Amino acid sequence: MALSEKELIEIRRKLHQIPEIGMEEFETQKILLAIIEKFPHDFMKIKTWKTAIIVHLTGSKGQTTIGYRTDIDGLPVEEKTGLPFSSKHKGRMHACGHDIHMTVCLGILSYFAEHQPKCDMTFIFQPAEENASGGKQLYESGALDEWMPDEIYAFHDNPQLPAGAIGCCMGTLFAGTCEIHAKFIGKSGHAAFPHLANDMVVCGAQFVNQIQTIVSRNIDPIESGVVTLGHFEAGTTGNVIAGSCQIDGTIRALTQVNNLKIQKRVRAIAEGVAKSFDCELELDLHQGGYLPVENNDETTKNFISYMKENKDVEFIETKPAMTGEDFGFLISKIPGTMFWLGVDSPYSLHSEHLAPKEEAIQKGVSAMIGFLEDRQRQL
Ligand SMILES: CC(=O)N[C@@H](CCC[C@H](N)C(=O)O)C(=O)O
Repeated sequence: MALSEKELIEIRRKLHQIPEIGMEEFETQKILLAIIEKFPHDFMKIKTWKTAIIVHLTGSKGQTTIGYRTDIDGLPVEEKTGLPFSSKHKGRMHACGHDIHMTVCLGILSYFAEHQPKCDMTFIFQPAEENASGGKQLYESGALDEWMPDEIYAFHDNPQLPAGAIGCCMGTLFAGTCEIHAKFIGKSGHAAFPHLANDMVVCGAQFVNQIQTIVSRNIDPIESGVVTLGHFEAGTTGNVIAGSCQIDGTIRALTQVNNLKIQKRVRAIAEGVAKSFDCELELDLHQGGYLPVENNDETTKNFISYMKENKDVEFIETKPAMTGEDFGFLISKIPGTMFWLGVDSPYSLHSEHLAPKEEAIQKGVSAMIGFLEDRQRQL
C-alpha cells in the first residue's frame, strides 16, 4: 500500500530524530532502506553508493526516465524546537527540512512502486547537500549512469510559504554559492609591544571591511550578489596579540559569471591585505557543485502550468533566492525543475527553532504524484 499520511508523519518524526552530517548518513540510509524494502518490488531495483540510495522503477513503456531527487543530510545545529520528537543526535538537526524532503520522496516512491509508471523512474536519495556537493559526487561516481534520468525534479522546503503551497519560477531559482575559507598568519606577542608582533585581528578586520566593497562597487546594481562572512576567530585573550585569524564565509550570485567575478575579487583583496600586513595567507575558495539552480524552460513551463491548473494546489510564483543547492550541478547536466514546498514557520531555514508544518507532507506528495502522472501521459 502507498504510505498513508499517518505513516508519512511517523516516518518524518523518526528521521527527524537522527540527523547526520553529509557523507555520514549511515543510520538515515539504514532506515530509508528498511522502508523502501517493504514496497512492492515487481519492477523495482535498488542500489547504494556510499550513503546514497538509488531506486529504479521500470516503466510499462519505458523510453524516457524521469528522475526525482531528495537530499538526506542534516546540519551541525543544536535543536531548540522543544518538539517531543527532537533530534537525539547532540549538535545535529534537520534544520533545513531534509527530513520533510525524504518523507515526501518516500511517499511518491511508495505510490509508483504500486502503480507501475509508464516511464522509467529513478529516485535519488542524495547525501551531503549542505557541505560536500553530494549530488556532484554521486553523478561523477558513475553510480547513476545505468539509470540516468532524461529529466529531473526536486524541491526545497520553504518556511515563508503556506504549508503545502508550491512555489516556483522560470529561469534561476537559487544562487550559485562558493565557500570562503581564509587564514591570515602573522606573529603573536604581548599587547604592550605591538611593534614586535604582527596583529592578525587588525589584518582580519581590514579583510572584512574591504570585502564589503565587492557587491557595492564591482557588481552591476541591477544584478545582485552576497558576500557573508559568518565566522571570525582570532586570539585567545585581551592582552595577547593574535598571531592568526580564521575567517569563513560564503559567496552567492544568481549567475555563474557574477559568482566567478566575486571569487576573483575576494582572492585579490585577501592577497592584497596579506601583502600589506606582511603576513601569510591560506585561502580556499570552494564552489564544488553549488552552481546556480537554473530551471529548464520546457520542464518548468510545463510544471508551473500543471500546478496552476490543479485546483488542489496553492501555487505561488516566487522570486529567485540567494539560498544555494547542489541540485544546481545535477540540473546543469540533466534538464529539470526545482521548486519550493511551503512549510509555514516563523523561523528561517538553518534556525535551531525551525519546525515545518507536517500537513505540507501529504500535500507535497499528492501534488507531485499528480504532476508526475500527468507528465508521463505527455511523454
Ligand atoms: C538550502 C540551503 O540552505 N542550502 C545551503 C547550501 C550550502 C552551500 C555551501 N555549503 C556554502 O555555504 O556556500 C545554503 O547555505 O544556502
